[in-house]
Amino acid sequence: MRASLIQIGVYDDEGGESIDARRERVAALVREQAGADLVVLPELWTTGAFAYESFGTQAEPLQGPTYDAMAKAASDAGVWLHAGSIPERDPDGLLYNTSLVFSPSGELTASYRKIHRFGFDKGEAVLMSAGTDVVTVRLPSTMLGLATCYDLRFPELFRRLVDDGAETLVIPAGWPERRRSHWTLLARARAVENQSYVLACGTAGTHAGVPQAGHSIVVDPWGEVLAEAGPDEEVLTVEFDPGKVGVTRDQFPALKDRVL
Ligand SMILES: O=C(O)CCC(=O)C(=O)O
Repeated sequence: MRASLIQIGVYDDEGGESIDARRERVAALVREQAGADLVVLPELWTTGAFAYESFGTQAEPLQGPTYDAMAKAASDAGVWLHAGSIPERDPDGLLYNTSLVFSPSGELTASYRKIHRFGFDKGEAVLMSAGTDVVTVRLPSTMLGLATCYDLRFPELFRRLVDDGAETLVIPAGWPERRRSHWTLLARARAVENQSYVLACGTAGTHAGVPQAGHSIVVDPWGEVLAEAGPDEEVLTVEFDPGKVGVTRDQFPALKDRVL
């Protein structure tokens, strides 16, 4: 299986780039990944994850402009596309941090509203509503388990995903550089303890004064790092064998020894 993680740059001045222009640029990057099985984008790449003050004005309905552009990009490229997350405004006016997964024919196959909101008593934690549903997505060769950024710190979500059949954990993020050591450590921990692949796609650049970690990472079910990006915008492409999840779980059956 070939996956491309597109580590998009987000910048305080938008790098001179409007959201519409970034959407077009990212759609073109997705199209360039034709031949991959799965393409992954980061969290809140239209706005930047720390643009709290603009979530309200820049939020979109689920089937808004980002949905339309990404559905088309997935079908143009003929790839499964985890389109990262958008600030979603639901029909009741509530905001969610919502990830979208499209099939190679451009159908929305799944959406996931981030369950653990970041910011403690401010930022996303007060502006966004929390998702409630644990979401897996069946691809031809693996089952995806969806999580977003801060969710990475909550192993109980990943246990639920594994109980639901997940084998490849996909985590779009806008992780800050100042806690990059946690990002790498937690990605590897989630892979080892769940005997699953982890595909964690972050943003590059600096947004709302918060330097982004970049360093998107792909970890195998044994906890080995298969590929890791640098700090800047880049496409991280990796080939991996989904069958290794079953092999690892058979050869070292720690998941079967759970008692809680
Ligand atoms: O947990 C962290 O250190 C970062 C989380 C975060 O930035 C987010 O969820 O947007």
